[in-house]
Amino acid sequence: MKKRKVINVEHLSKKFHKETALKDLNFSVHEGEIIGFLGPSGSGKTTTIKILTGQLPQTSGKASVLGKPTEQIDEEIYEQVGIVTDNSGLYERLTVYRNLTVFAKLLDVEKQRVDFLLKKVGLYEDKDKLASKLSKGMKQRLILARAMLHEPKVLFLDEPTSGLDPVNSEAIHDLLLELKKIGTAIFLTTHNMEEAAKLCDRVALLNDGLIVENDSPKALTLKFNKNKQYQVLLKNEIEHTLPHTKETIEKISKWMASDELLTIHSCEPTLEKVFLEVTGRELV
Ligand SMILES: Nc1ncnc2c1ncn2[C@@H]1O[C@H](COP(=O)(O)OP(=O)(O)OP(=O)(O)O)[C@@H](O)[C@H]1O
Repeated sequence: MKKRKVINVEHLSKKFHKETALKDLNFSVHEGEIIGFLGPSGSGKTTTIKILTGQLPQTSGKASVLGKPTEQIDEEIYEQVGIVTDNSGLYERLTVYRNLTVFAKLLDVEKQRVDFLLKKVGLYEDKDKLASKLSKGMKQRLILARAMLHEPKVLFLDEPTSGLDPVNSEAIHDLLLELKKIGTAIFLTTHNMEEAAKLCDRVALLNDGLIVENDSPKALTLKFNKNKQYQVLLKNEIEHTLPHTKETIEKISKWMASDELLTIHSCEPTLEKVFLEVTGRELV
């Protein structure tokens, strides 16, 4: 079955006074797809989310979410869209639990899902705490749970796991993959290469408001794998980094035949290295 396009962006640009934040962005996202926007600070990631969620008008170009042009996006779309940005306010004077049940009622979501999500994001034990008393990471997890409450068709996440510890990040990743399975399209921004490589079907590398590459993490690392090399560890604990040549293949065959080989890896560049190669800039 053909997957529905849920985000479509054509020639999108954004200027703030004289400064151009986004230049001619073009991309689309289908249901069940996770796309990651990767770029250094100031490259335009948050601006893209703000335009796509109707919080900021574009200067030129077209964009639509669930078929609705961004200029026409209003509260109604939030029944089908989840958003997590650093300005996604919580009700500070309500408990963790009430923060979710208020929305659950509005969105016609059963209480069981509130419990399920609180357990998943590791906040079940803290459900009676006031939101104002939570740590930054706890607040972030609560905002994430709230955005996932109604199993949105599209989920926008600005740096979803920044500042979270590995266990909580992993739990969030699991939740995102579960939503993907039921068809949610996820647009996330991140500085975290491992996160992008693990979660994203596609990553768009953003530099100075331009998408310079847009492909699967695997395809990108293979495309930029110019100096093909193998890393070999022998049983005598000697490590070799060898070029991709006929001689290397003969050597490896010999080690295998004499049972001397312990591990072998090909050395594709990381997404971080790809980014550096494409833009000449570090990601952070
Ligand atoms: N409200 C605004 N007024 C003026 N300039 C802005 C405004 N919002 C963003 N910009 C500029 O637009 C550019 C892109 O900013 P944006 O916040 O989208 O970057 P980002 O990639 O999300 O960065 P970070 O990773 O630090 O969050 C920056 O140069 C920023 O200074």
